[in-house]
Amino acid sequence: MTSESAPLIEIQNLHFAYGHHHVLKGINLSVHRGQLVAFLGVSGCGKSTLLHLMTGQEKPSKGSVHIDGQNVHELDNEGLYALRRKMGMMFQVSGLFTDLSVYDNLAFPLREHTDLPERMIRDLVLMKLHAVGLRGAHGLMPAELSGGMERRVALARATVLDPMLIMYDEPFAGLDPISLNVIANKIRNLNEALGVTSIVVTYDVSESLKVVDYVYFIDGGVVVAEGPAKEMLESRDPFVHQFIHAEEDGPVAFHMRAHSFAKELGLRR
Ligand SMILES: Nc1ncnc2c1ncn2[C@@H]1O[C@H](COP(=O)(O)OP(=O)(O)OP(=O)(O)O)[C@@H](O)[C@H]1O
Repeated sequence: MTSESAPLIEIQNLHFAYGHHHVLKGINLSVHRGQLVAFLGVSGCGKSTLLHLMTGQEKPSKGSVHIDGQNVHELDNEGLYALRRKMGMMFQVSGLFTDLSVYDNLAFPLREHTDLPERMIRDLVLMKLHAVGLRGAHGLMPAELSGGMERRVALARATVLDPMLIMYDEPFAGLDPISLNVIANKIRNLNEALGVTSIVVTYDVSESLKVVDYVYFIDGGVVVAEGPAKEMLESRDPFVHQFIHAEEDGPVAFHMRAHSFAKELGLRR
């Protein structure tokens, strides 16, 4: 297999625990270059943890994450830093620096990671803001933005260093339907326009299925179903069906695992 045809991301038998809490119990998945992929699962299933393992913020207890042919957890600090430079990230909480203007929020990573002259930084910042329709907002402070605008600025910032991979953690959370649609379409358009690979981590099934190519469903610390987004809508898999149609009954557990209720109420020993 040539390096271009090899998956950009390859995760094998990935295990991770916070203390005794085993969150990931053998995740296997791969993401091909140019794909827009969603990791779907209920709140608390470990989606954000998986992203933290991919960026090297956490170390697995077993298994591996390869990105662009490199084993993330075998890299030294310098290697990890270089790899992270090629990853753009957008989080649910936009993470914008509240004391910097929109312009400086985008200029910051360029000043930090490149030797580009200010003139060129200015052109790049305005170009990236233009791509999300917010060139006119460059002089505003984050507090002056609506939630949807803030998310778009964060989106522009995630692309500012021309990453090969962009990861979005709950990009749709808390947005009104129009802003939500705008963000979903921007994620799709940026994936094409920038020729990047993108991962969207979300519990928002309906929105993500409209724009992504491929979906991994995560439950109980493993991948329980996967497939092209369009096929998932027709899937008869009980997990996928329950999740997509938001049904109360099915294999997706609503209750966090706990001791017997009777025992906790002191009714039985
Ligand atoms: N730093 C931490 N220390 C201990 N437990 C944690 C920590 N971070 C997350 N967890 C636990 O690990 C599990 C997975 O959390 P994670 O945030 O990865 O889930 P998620 O699927 O991204 O959820 P959400 O969609 O609500 O963000 C949860 O049970 C959570 O309580």
